[in-house]
Amino acid sequence: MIEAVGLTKRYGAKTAVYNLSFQVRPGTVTGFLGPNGSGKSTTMRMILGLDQPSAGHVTIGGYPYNKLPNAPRQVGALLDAKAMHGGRAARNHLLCLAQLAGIPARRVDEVLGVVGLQDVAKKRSKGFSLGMGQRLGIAAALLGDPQVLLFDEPVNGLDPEGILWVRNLMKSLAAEGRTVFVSSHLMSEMALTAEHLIVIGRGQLMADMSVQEFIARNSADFARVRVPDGPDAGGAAREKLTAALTEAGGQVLPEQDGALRVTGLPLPRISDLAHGADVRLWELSPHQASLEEAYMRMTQGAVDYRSTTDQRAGLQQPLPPGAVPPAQMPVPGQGQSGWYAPPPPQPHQPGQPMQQVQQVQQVQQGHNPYAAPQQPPAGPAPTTAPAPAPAPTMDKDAR
Ligand SMILES: Nc1ncnc2c1ncn2[C@@H]1O[C@H](COP(=O)(O)OP(=O)(O)OP(=O)(O)O)[C@@H](O)[C@H]1O
Repeated sequence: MIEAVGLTKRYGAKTAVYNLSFQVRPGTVTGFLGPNGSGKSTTMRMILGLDQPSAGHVTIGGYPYNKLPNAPRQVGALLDAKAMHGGRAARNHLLCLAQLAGIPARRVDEVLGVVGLQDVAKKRSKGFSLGMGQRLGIAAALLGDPQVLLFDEPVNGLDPEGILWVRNLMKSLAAEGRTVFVSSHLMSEMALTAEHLIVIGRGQLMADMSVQEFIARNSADFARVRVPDGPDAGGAAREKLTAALTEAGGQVLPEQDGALRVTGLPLPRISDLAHGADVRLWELSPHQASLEEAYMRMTQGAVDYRSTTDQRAGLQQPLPPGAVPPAQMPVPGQGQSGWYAPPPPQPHQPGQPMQQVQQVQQVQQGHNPYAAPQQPPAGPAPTTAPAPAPAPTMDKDAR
C-alpha cells in the first residue's frame, strides 16, 4: 500500500503539491487524475524518493522509498519513457538495470516478451517510437516482479492496440493482488481501466473514491428528447416543447443533432408535458454524463493551462445551425442547476473521507478551495498566481 500524509512540495514560490493525503490499496487499479500541471508527476516522484517533500510524508508498505529493503524488487515505476540511454540496445538497457538490482538475466527476456519487444531487443532504443519507448519503460518497471507499480501516463503514444494491451496488463497486475497506481489524462481510458480514482487539481485532493461513485456524485442525469424532423414543423415543435419544459422547471440545451438535453425533470414528466403541448416525440431516453464530463466539471476551476480561443473547449458540443446558445454556461459554485451544476449537497456517508465531503460542499457553497485562505494555515498556502507557461522539461510530449 502507498500512503501519503499531508504531502506538500514547493519549488521556490511555486507550490506544486499541497497537503495531499491518500492511500493506494493493493488489488485494484487506482487512477491518478488531474489537469496539466496539477502535481501528478511531482507526487509520483516523491513516492519514489526522487523528490523530497517540503512537508508531510509518503510511504510504501510503511517505509519511505529510500528506506525500503530491496526497493527495485518491491516497487517498479514508469515515470519518463525517454529517460534512458538511447545508445544502448533495449535488451542491454534492461540487463544493466537487472544487474544493478540483482535480478537474474533470464527475467530480462521474460519482460521483453511480456511487452512484445522481443523482436527488437537488439535495436537501440534511440530509434524507438514513443510507443516502443513506453513498452520498454513498462518492461523496466516489471523487471523486479514488484508488488507495487507506478505508471505515469503509460498509454502516452500508444496505438489503440497498445492502449488495450496496457489496460489489460494493469488489470491483470492488480488482479494478482499488486498495488497499481496509474496517472492519465484520458478519462475514458481510466473509466475502463481503474476501479478507484484519486483526483487532484492545483496540487490538492479533489476526490478519492471509486469510479462509479465519482460519476454518480459529479454528473447529473439528463434526458435526450427528439421531436420529429422537418424544416419548420421540427423547429416549431422544439420551441413549443422547450417552452413547456422550461415552464415546468426543466433546463433545456440544444444538442448538435437537433435533439434537446433536458435536466431537472423525470422522464415520465417530460412525456406528460410533451403530450400536454401536443408534441410528438421520436426519442425520450435517460443518460448519465460520462466520466469525462464528470471530470471536466469537477476540475474546470482548477485548470492552469487553457486555450484562449474557447475556454469551454471540449465541454459542450457545437450548436446546430440556427440553434440559440444558452445565455450563460453554468459553472460549479455559482448555484445554477442543470447539466454542469454541482450535485446537491450530500450528507456524510460512512466510509467517505470527510475532507472530500467538505471540499465538495465548499465548492457548492461558492467557496473556492484553491483560493488563498483568509487566514494563513499552518504552512504557506499554495500559490494562486497565474501559472507560468510550463517549462519545456515538464512537457511530457517533448520528453
Ligand atoms: N523541478 C521543478 N521546478 C519548478 N517547478 C516545478 C518542478 N517540477 C514541477 N514543477 C511545477 O509544479 C507543478 C506540477 O507539475 P507536475 O509535473 O507535477 O504536474 P503534472 O500533473 O504531472 O502535469 P502534466 O500532466 O502536465 O504532466 C507545475 O506547475 C510545474 O511547473
